[in-house]
Amino acid sequence: MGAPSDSSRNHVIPLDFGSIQTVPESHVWSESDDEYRYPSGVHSGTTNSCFSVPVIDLRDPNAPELITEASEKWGVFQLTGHGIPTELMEEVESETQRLFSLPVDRKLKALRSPGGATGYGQAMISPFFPKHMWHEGFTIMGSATDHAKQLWPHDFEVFSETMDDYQKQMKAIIEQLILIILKSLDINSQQLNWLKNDHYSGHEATTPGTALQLNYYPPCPDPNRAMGLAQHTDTSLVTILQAQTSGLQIFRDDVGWISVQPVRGALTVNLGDFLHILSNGRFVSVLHRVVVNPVQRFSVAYFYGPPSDFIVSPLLSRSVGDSGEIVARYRSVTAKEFIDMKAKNLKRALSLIKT
Ligand SMILES: O=C(O)CCC(=O)C(=O)O
Ligand SMILES: [Fe+2]
Repeated sequence: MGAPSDSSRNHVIPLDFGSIQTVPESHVWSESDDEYRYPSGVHSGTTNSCFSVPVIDLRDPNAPELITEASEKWGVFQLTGHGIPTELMEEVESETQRLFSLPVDRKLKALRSPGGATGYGQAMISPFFPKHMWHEGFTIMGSATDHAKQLWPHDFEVFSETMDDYQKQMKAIIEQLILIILKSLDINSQQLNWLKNDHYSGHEATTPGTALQLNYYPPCPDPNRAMGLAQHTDTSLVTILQAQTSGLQIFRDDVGWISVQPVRGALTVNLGDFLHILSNGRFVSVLHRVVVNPVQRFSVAYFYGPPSDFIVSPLLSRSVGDSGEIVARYRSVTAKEFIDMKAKNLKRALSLIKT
């Protein structure tokens, strides 16, 4: 993958999708872009429809085993029985739609600054790819109130309360999932003492890194030539995604691209790079992308990672080889160091910390 050019690095503003009838050259992903479209060594974009991502009911007594199995084999599963009220999920979706339906000049009031992390803009991974994506994004870290005031100065409460409530609920469910996953690794949750710490001081050392990412994929006149969100893994421990429309695809080395078909009321749980490192490679950090449709699509992703100065390294109780030796596949890095590596190197970041 070539180095991103400075001009694309600074390019934050999405295309005004509402005003165009055809896919402009800047957004056409052709065969010459295949090295960016497919994982190395795979030259087919076809999806395999014989496989589907596991669906797990959190109320199932076997849920912990099923989650562990899915984490090892897939790095992704769909979760039902999670207890998030349907009304809240619907409200988050409709507030997301309301945001992206705003006129361009209003969305630009909350534009992400070049090098910034939050607000309205193109996908953060855009600079690593030669073509632009068929996508608008909005990133929220912490409370949504400031951004809501930029967008709706006199009417910000519904958006901010909905997003804040959703983030609280996502955090609780992710912490529950992480505890289940750590148990399967025989990891004492004391090793991650910031987890389930109800007395956050607000200090970075004890506060998990979280973000809420709202995504909009406008209706596309020529979906086969455009890319919604290019392939990537998430820089998180766990990501929870909600979307009512198909488009998300995940990659399995032994199968290829597999579409994630929306299951009513389910949340999609993706494992990210940090859990892959902590588990010494046992859990898959799932490669995924979004293809576009003739119809519009919205998604909401909640990312959960360790505090920025937490030292991420393989937790080794299960990394003992047959002859008893311990082989750590990754060296230690702080969460912040890894996030910076990912921002500079994207898919090469994991290989940079391989032992
Ligand atoms: O839109 C989706 O389904 C996936 C979004 C995603 O992968 C992300 O925001 O990192
Ligand atoms: Fe993602």
